[in-house]
Amino acid sequence: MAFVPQKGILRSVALEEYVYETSAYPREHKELKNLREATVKEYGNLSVMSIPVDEAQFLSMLVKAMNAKRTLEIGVFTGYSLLSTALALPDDGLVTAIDIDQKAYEFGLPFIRQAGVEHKINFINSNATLALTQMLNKQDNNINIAEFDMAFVDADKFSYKQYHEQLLKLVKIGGIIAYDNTLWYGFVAEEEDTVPEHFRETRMAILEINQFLASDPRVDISQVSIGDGLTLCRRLY
Ligand SMILES: C[S@@+](CC[C@H](N)C(=O)[O-])C[C@H]1O[C@@H](n2cnc3c(N)ncnc32)[C@H](O)[C@@H]1O
Repeated sequence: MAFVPQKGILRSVALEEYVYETSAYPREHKELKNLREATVKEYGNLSVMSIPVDEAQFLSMLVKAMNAKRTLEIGVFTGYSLLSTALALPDDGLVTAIDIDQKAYEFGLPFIRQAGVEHKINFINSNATLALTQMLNKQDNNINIAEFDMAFVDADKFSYKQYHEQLLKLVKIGGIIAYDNTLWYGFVAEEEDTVPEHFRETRMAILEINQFLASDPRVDISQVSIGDGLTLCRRLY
């Protein structure tokens, strides 16, 4: 039987439901709920790409606790994590969000507008490596010193290492870079031959980036077992 990804894979589904029902759903913003439900309706199984409600609340808490004003998001899809971040930012805050998929972003835009936070979003429709390179070039020319308090990375896992090198120049010292899906449905801890074939290549990329981040002296690191696994890196220098 084909493996169908589901949110509750790292915890038991019953425990995940308990968390959702007790603390996550009751505090979910109305437009996040509407966006989540519309995404499931439109995208079916692919809607699993959105981060789950408890992870969005965790990121929102992080943004608020850090007093973040400028954040970066790589991998937007229909905008669940983006809307959650925009709601958490102060009114003069800005999240720069990058995705190659303009259509998915536009699908979520009415919910962002309804929530009244579109002015806090700068969406860039581009390949992320290219967009980050352009930001770094501007930085080099001193035209615009891009300084982000935080970055959330939730795009192609094969580029995480490249993003990490770029983000270490774009995120402030003391700022946080958060990488999503770093436990890959729990498969990082499984033997290769027990992993469904279509998950193996990405699993290898994630194993590699996890090793790399764990030994990177430029960052503090904390692995969080939420959603599909979230690795927090705090830039040290
Ligand atoms: C897992 S989804 C993001 C989910 C989103 N964070 C949320 O909570 O709804 C991954 C997204 O990364 C985008 N993506 C994949 N490769 C990319 C790349 N090289 N540059 C920019 N975006 C990319 C895809 O188009 C997709 O929308």
